[in-house]
Amino acid sequence: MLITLEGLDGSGKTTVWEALHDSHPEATYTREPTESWYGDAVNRAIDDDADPLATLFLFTADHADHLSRTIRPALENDELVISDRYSDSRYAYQAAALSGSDLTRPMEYIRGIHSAFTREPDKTIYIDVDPETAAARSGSTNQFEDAAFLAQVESNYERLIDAEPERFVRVDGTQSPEAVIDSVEDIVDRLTSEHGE
Ligand SMILES: Nc1ncnc2c1ncn2[C@@H]1O[C@H](COP(=O)(O)OP(=O)(O)OP(=O)(O)O)[C@@H](O)[C@H]1O
Ligand SMILES: Cc1cn([C@H]2C[C@H](O)[C@@H](COP(=O)(O)O)O2)c(=O)[nH]c1=O
Repeated sequence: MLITLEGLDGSGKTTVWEALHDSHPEATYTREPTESWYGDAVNRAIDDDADPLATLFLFTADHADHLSRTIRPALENDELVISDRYSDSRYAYQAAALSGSDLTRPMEYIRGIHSAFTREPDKTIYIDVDPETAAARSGSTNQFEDAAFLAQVESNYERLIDAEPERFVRVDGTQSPEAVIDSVEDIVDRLTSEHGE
């Protein structure tokens, strides 16, 4: 089973993902951008404010490598896989970065590229914080960590949730870290017992 954690920068995904290592040590933990040279290239593109279309394709290359090297082998081995960010980050962030470009429907374009090869998550836990809280917590250190940009990203996540409400579980990320971790652990416990893991 593939569970993904999604949300704005600073929503608390990594805090939760790290806590899950203790409560669910049996899972395979992974993330995007990955810790590979593809991930390094993505991080360099973010730091350099690279062209948004070029950045999309670097993120997509990282995702293809992530699928073939980590995600598909672990799922074929019937493992629980928990990823800190995954394809929805691309649909939400790069669609916002490409709004105003020559692409008339950026999110549909990005989803179209992915649909040929990706593996959809079984469940996505969306840690919900407002863009101002997200920008303040993340420290506004890169081009994406800006409240106005994150407001566009948030509205893209809401579109994704509206389109597939059965896949997403929303958790209030403005609660204390302990309460957010408890909520996510309860969700993962329920999903793994339903799935027989
Ligand atoms: N529920 C919370 N309440 C207050 N602060 C929090 C909460 N969860 C995390 N934080 C703090 O917010 C900051 C960002 O948290 P974290 O790295 O987990 O977020 P993230 O969603 O992984 O961010 P990014 O996507 O930018 O990597 C950290 O300083 C963390 O300690
Ligand atoms: C996977 C992915 C990430 N991003 C953005 C979101 C963050 O601002 C950075 C790095 O992610 P991290 O969780 O802070 O390590 O990259 C993106 O724009 N598109 C993506 O697909």
